Amino acid sequence: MTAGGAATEPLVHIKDFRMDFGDATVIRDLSFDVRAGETFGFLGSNGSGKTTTLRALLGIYQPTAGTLHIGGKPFEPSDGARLGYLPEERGLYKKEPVLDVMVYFGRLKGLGKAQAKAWSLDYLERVQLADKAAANLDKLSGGQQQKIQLGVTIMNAPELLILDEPTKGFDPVNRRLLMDIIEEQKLAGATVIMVTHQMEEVERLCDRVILLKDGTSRAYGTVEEVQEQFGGTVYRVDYDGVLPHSTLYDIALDSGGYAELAPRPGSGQAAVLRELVTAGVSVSSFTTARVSLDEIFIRVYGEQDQPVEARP
Ligand SMILES: Nc1ncnc2c1ncn2[C@@H]1O[C@H](COP(=O)(O)OP(=O)(O)OP(=O)(O)O)[C@@H](O)[C@H]1O
Repeated sequence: MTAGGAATEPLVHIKDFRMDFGDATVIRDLSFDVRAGETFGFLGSNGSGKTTTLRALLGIYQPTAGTLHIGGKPFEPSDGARLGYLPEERGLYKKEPVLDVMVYFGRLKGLGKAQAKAWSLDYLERVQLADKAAANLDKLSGGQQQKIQLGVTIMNAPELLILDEPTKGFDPVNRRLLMDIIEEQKLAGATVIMVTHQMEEVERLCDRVILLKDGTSRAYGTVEEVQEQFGGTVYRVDYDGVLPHSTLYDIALDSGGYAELAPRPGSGQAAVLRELVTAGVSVSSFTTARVSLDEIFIRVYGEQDQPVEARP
């Protein structure tokens, strides 16, 4: 597996992918590319089809229809040496000592024994598990086991990393540590596909994203393009009183005292502020910000099947 071909050829190419399980169609008309060297956020609510897509890309599922290519062709087991996959379901040999398990996987991935051991010891130090090297895996906490599994996934410096919720269940400190480790892979040139529900991780790491809903794409592009697609800006307002409904904006968020207003096309800051003041709202702060990915996520998944792009 190599990026190969013209510089513009995507490393991962998915076109018109459809997946049926029995009578149920869980993915339909799904098309997107992942470019070599980018970090790609694969986003979507629970059950929207992310894991299914990754499994079909890796040949674990047979797609009902469509093209799923890595490096210009369907995935083959021999590509595995340059690929790191952290599956959603974690699982290592739990009755074996941590270091032995890591070295075993390192050797499977083509590292020499001494190289795998040295890498593993460094990694254990890095993730604050040096004292667990001789412990059986099942004596580690869930989060600690996940750190080991991430280590096993990246130890051969894969060209393509596919991470299904790599920070699931981590506390904020450890989540940041894992993000640092993933970012290092990115900086070293890896292409990363990352499923996550953490929007701050997306804003920090991802060059481009796709948002899936019910097995189809609802937004696709750079983070900025997706923000533009959802109105681009919001007005953040600290206020006292009752927010009027208006033709100038939609109330994207209102927690009583703080609100985010999504301006409709042509509604400038001054006009919106005037509308509030005229309605008797006491405004203590009014700022403009880009619409957050969190807010976009809530709009896409919170409103059942409403065409969010088409505000009246
Ligand atoms: N092997 C299977 N047989 C039947 N249905 C399946 C199978 N695998 C997944 N599905 C269904 O496909 C849909 C998509 O599931 P998938 O696991 O891909 O979602 P996801 O986006 O990864 O969700 P989550 O964020 O909860 O992990 C769900 O409705 C699920 O029940």
